[in-house]
Amino acid sequence: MNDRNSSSPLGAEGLGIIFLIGYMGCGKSTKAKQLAHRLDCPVIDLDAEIVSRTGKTIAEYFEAFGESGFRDYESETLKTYPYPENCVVATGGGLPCFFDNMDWMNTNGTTAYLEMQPAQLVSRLQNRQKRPLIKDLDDEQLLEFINVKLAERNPFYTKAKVIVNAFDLDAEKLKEVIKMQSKT
Ligand SMILES: Nc1ncnc2c1ncn2[C@@H]1O[C@H](COP(=O)(O)OP(=O)(O)O)[C@@H](O)[C@H]1O
Ligand SMILES: O=C(O)C1=C[C@@H](OP(=O)(O)O)[C@@H](O)[C@H](O)C1
Ligand SMILES: [Mg+2]
Repeated sequence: MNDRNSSSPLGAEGLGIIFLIGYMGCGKSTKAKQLAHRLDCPVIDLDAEIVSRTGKTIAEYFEAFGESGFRDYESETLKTYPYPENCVVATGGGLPCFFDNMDWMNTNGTTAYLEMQPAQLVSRLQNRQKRPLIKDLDDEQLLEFINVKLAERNPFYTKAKVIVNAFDLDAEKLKEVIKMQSKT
């Protein structure tokens, strides 16, 4: 599930741990794989890690322990994962907005916020069954939900070291933006 087999001596071009953050559907899981491939380093998806540790899907975990149980486990997973020196990490969309997770990531690596407009997020979130917070919403309700939630979450997301428009973003451009902006 998590590809930790890379053995490049350079790994992530010495960029350390890169945490991709942003709203559900902005492409964190997809882009993390592409970026790690480009950097020849391991990729870790924290939602996939939770599924692997617990044997439950994210939807089943929410069902069993509620959102607050999920947030506790998510934070523990973030902080206990044995990260290699250089890697790309896809976080869950809510992770930066609970406890001190955002500060922890900023202390331990480079955070990159994949920013995307609400209407674009709706179009990316046509398959919602895996995402318990939005699974029962139609498109109109989802747009309203995203508008409200993004306003709450943006103060956390915008603490990222790197902020990039995620629409039409390819992995090469993401790599260059992270290299440039993380130096400033
Ligand atoms: N560049 C892209 N163009 C179109 N659809 C995409 C693109 N990148 C990802 N998707 C799709 O958007 C959805 C959300 O992507 P995902 O990587 O799971 O986002 P996140 O992890 O941020 O929730 C998925 O259905 C994925 O296949
Ligand atoms: O935004 C959120 O609160 C969540 C995002 C999901 O991850 P993705 O952002 O990868 O969909 C997953 O962690 C869970 O369903 C909760
Ligand atoms: Mg994801």
